[in-house]
Amino acid sequence: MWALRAAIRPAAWLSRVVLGRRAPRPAPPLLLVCPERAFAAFDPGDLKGRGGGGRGPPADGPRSRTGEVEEPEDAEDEEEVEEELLRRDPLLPVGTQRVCLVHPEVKWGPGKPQLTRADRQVAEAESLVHTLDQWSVVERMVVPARTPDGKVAFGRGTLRHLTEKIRALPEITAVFLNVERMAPPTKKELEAAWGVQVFDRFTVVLFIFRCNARTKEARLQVALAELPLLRSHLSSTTRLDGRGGGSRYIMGSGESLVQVQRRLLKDKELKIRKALDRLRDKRRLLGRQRRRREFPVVSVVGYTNCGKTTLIKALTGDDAIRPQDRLFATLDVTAHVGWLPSRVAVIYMDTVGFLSQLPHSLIESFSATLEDVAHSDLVVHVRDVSHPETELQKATVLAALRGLRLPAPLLDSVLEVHNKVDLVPGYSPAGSQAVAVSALLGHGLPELRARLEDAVLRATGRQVLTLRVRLAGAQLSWLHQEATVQDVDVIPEAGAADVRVVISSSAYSKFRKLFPESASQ
Ligand SMILES: Nc1nc2c(ncn2[C@@H]2O[C@H](COP(=O)(O)OP(=O)(O)OP(=O)(O)O)[C@@H](O)[C@H]2O)c(=O)[nH]1
Ligand SMILES: [Mg+2]
Repeated sequence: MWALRAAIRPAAWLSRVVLGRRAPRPAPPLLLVCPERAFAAFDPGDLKGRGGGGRGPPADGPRSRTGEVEEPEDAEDEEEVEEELLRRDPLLPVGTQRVCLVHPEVKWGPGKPQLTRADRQVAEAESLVHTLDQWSVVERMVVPARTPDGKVAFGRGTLRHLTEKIRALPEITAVFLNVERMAPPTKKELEAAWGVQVFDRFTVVLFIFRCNARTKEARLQVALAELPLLRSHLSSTTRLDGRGGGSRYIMGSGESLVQVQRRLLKDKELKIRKALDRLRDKRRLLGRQRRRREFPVVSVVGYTNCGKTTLIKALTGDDAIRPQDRLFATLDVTAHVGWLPSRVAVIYMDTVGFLSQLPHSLIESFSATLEDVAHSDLVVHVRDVSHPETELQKATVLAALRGLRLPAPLLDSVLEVHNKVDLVPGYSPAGSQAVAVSALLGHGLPELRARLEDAVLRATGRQVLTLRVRLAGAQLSWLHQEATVQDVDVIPEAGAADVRVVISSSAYSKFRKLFPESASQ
């Protein structure tokens, strides 16, 4: 963060717009469930309001030191409500977990997955498990299945065989069934048969999100995404204990226990949505300020772990950014300042990575965070071309981008960056407009910067012009203020200078109105 601040010190107004925000508070309850991550997220820098963790300032929760975003008077009360909403019990068991990974393989029919193979899906599921502290995969099983969902995935014979195998593994503590979502009765049934807890992709991804979410907005989004799980848990325990929840009334209330619990969850949902709306209003305001200042915004998107954060680090030279070899390392949209070769300042937005078969409600609760992408000037799609499933990853990202309803010109102008080429000797992007880079080793960055500049100038209607200005007048200082001055060539005998600037069309028409005597060269 210090590097970022140093880099932008000459333009203090820029740093205020990008950095101005309230420092996120550390979340005490997280310590209960994912201690190392929670500790890592607790950056003492946060307490000093520096933006913390070296991952750049989150785009939410702004309190601009320019005073442009006003805090409501009852902000303290709102904060307390928000913290209260984030206090919760562990979702997954704490401590060491030895997991048996069961992957249902659909070999034919409409449920057969495209562009992938069972062994690769197993590898991805395994990386999800390894993302969790103290979790390891000790057994892997690929089992023929009829449907890819979690209702009745297996035939009777297969299930019996599977149960025998799992029962014969006393060392395992949990089973990860690699389906998007398990129906609650299925979960209960399998847990009873196998004698250990059984998790689906939704629960595991949610837990990773919970461990990695740092800003209040991300944490509230996770809390919102957790509600369906809590609801289904409520209905399945009720059904299993045979009471149906209908006959036990809370004294005098006329409501059964389950009805009360459902109502409380509904209340909680409303409160979370309200708190999120408040935070988003602030974020939108900050976005409007950025746009008003006319900083080009470049959103960097891509599959999780493809190298988005590493690329932003390379482009901005911000040493405080710390990419990690972990899925969903970035969960908050963060803004970082960089400079194009023409010296135009741009804001790079680091975003949440995508994942195939990402549970729908999870995408929904995070889609608002990605609103910033729709408001950017350019989208950079980073791809890990060393990954065996790079094509599937690309398809997943493009589908997700379409889901975000980006404006057509933005979708059409997406700049594809092929990253990690150092791992693919002799790589060159076949017949596409993509730029090949190694963000880690810095290969291909000059070409990428040139392409970025070209695309940003085009997308924002900026042009490079050489203007003749009188040295005695106010033109030069006006240009320094309103445009990006690249070069000043003084002509003493004429009392003038030729100034090369990058200027937006609106600024240029203002300039011509104010200084009609100045000429374009
Ligand atoms: N070999 C190689 N590794 C890279 C390159 N770029 C990134 N990586 C590594 O890939 C891993 C993930 O990088 P990140 O930048 O955190 O990826 P991300 O897309 O931001 O990941 P999430 O935030 O989790 O979605 C890290 O271990 C990086 O060091 C590259 O060009 N070459
Ligand atoms: Mg990242």
